Amino acid sequence: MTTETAGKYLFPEGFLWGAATAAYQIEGSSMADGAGASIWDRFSHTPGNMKDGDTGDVACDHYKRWREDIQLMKRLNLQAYRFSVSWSRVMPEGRGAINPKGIDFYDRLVDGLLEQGIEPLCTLYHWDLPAALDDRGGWLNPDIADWFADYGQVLFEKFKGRVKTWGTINEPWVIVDGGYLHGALAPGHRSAFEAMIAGHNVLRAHGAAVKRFRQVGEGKIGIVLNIEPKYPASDKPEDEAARRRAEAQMNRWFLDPLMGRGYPEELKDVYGEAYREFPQEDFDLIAQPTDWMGLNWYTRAVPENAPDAWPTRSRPVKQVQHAHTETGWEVNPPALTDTLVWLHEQTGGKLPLMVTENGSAWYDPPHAIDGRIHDPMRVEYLKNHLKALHDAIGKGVDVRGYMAWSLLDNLEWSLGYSKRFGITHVNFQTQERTIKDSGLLYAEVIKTHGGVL
Ligand SMILES: OC[C@H]1ONC[C@@H](O)[C@@H]1O
Repeated sequence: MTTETAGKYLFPEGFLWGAATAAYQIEGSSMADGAGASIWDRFSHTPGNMKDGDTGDVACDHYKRWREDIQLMKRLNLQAYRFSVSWSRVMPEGRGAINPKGIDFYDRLVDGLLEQGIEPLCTLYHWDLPAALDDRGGWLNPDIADWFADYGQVLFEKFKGRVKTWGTINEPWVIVDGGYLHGALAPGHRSAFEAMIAGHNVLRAHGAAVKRFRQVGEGKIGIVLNIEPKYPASDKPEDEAARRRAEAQMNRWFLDPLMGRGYPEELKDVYGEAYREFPQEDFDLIAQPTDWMGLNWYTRAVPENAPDAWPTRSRPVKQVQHAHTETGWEVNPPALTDTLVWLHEQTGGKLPLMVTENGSAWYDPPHAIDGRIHDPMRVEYLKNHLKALHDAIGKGVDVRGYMAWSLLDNLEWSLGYSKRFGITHVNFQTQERTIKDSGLLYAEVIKTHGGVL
């Protein structure tokens, strides 16, 4: 803290401070105790898909170390913990039979969190589709909306009264753009025709789960979107048009239908003959009212017109004047403020928001040195983005909480363990956890409600 900012960044009473993870990225033991395979078991074991041939077979061994990790959350002063459930651990075939040992893992985790006064925020789906459902077409099969609602019902009923805040789907855009358009993520398809269909079914599944939650659930439910604001590379008309195409394909593709506006006009231009019309009843299902919306935010982009760039005909221009993280993302905290103001407007200012992921990957050593991990770049990123979040609240945006990505260094999907986002370091040789300087700062931020910023 510097004297002139003392107390300037106090957060509202009741603001919820936590950290986030996802099942396949931290749990390991993905096939243990009757669990079924997910598309990430298949994808990570397919040679060539994963940096260094990494898989989630062990990850952070959280499936076995979850008690130790709850103690870690206490040391970080966390008030909440955002995690996801592995669908195929709970329902090995994705439909029908429940695996008792699979759901027991989450039962013990939720009770363990509650015993420590940590609020569980549960995401139903964070990318690890049961392989058995992928064999039936997965997100390309319209039946998946019912399969997903049935899966949601199992959890809504099991955790009624204990889990009060639910997220249906994490980052529809990444699921579809990564898994069906560019093939960089599971299930590794590359088709604009499939992307339109998968994206629509992801949205339908969200709507079906919300509808089922209203019948059998208790608490609040919403979706989690990744939004990356697009700023034009110049004031040339072709760059603004490129910006709009990029914004439509990433930020509006899913937001607009959820808000009852249908797909953005520019999507026809982006996908051409692959663009599909769908029946109004689908859009009515998709636009089910929800109770909150999660924003996963990392960086911005500055697109220019690029006729050869598929499918948006736009390409981001590297902003060399700013720092970039290990994932090549520009550090630009004010853009977070802009996004929160934009999202507040786009959702009519009525939907409570939560920053459900925010963080940064920097080089950290493979093991602690003198019991410490000094991560000054992550400390700076965390401080400046919390200040930017505070600025958005000051502009009237209703943000209820912040979940740091991530509690632990973990499997960064096809980038493997090479990118470390954790506020806690994991030595993947020994599984030893060490709270990084950024984690120590975050614990202080929580204790002082931001006063330390
Ligand atoms: O890339 C950083 C994070 O972005 N949001 C989804 C997470 O699973 C991922 O690790």
